[in-house]
Amino acid sequence: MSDAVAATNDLPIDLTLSDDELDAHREHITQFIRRVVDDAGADGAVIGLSGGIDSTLTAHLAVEALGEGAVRGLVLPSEVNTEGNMSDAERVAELLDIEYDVVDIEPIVDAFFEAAPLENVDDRIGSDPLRTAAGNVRVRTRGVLNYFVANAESRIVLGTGNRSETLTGYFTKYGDQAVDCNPIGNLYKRQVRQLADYVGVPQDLVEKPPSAEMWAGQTDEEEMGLSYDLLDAILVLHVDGPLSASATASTLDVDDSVVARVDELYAQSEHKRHLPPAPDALSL
Ligand SMILES: NC(=O)c1ccc[n+]([C@@H]2O[C@H](COP(=O)([O-])OP(=O)(O)OC[C@H]3O[C@@H](n4cnc5c(N)ncnc54)[C@H](O)[C@@H]3O)[C@@H](O)[C@H]2O)c1
Ligand SMILES: Nc1ncnc2c1ncn2[C@@H]1O[C@H](COP(=O)(O)O)[C@@H](O)[C@H]1O
Ligand SMILES: O=P(O)(O)OP(=O)(O)O
Repeated sequence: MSDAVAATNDLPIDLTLSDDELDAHREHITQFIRRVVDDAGADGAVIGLSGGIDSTLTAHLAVEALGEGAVRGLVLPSEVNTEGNMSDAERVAELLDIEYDVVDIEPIVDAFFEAAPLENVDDRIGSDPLRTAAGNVRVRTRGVLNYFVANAESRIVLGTGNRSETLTGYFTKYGDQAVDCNPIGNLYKRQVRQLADYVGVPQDLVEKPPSAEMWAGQTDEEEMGLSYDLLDAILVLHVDGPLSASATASTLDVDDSVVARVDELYAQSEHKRHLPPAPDALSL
């Protein structure tokens, strides 16, 4: 493991995987990708590349699973994406030697803004709820494009969600999680970084601060209000694990309110982890 990944964890719980465990995850995930593509009778996969660690690792593993000829990348900049992140996304596609296209989504997003029956949009765009709503339009626009290409070319859409995002609902409903599978969905964020490092993802991408880039300057950790290492520890000990909220807080030497915040994220996002509910069938 690189020093950069090792150095970040100063918590009393260590999620670090051994090399044998990393090999096992790598094999398990690549088998999973092959099986999903085979079961769908598809010819390959499409993946949105953002220059972030989740899509970069997923793309690496997809190429290992399917070969570079079967993976197609889509780099879909909007006006809030930085040039650095978009050129990182292109660099990933080039390093992996996969076919990719760059499509500016802003004209599509503009069309939604013009069509939406909302008042004073321009005055309200800088603050919530419109800021998040607008960001979600960008995210969902990418989902539509991913599926357009997948349908037209007999591919599946690879998702890039990890377990930390799933458990906190840190994704856009029917947006970045409008996908056919999540190959890295059983890894906590820290383990994503570790596996990425292990399979040879460039160091600058392993160390890059995670960002949904739904608005300029957004970072995951600032929006969620805690670091991924702390979040992962609370998820492992408490949400996925057996410890009570108070035992988790004292084990991690954090205030009870931090664990309560994670409980709240988990509870509020329950609806995102299920198919849309309907009333029970009535027998009349
Ligand atoms: N991976 C990433 O880094 C990433 C990517 C995209 C979005 N995000 C984050 O995800 C969040 C997306 O915003 P959001 O969660 O407000 O939008 P969302 O559209 O994903 O979810 C909110 C919507 O869910 C529905 N809903 C809410 N409560 C419900 C309930 N109890 N039952 C059924 N439906 C319910 C409503 O339609 C509501 O408008 C933001 O914080 C954004 O930054 C993160
Ligand atoms: N600009 C983007 N181009 C293509 N795909 C993208 C872009 N931004 C995000 N994505 C995809 O969505 C997921 C989740 O994104 P976050 O940056 O974590 O919000 C990402 O892994 C890409 O697959
Ligand atoms: O989903 P990605 O690839 O954009 O990674 P991150 O969430 O770390 O920015």
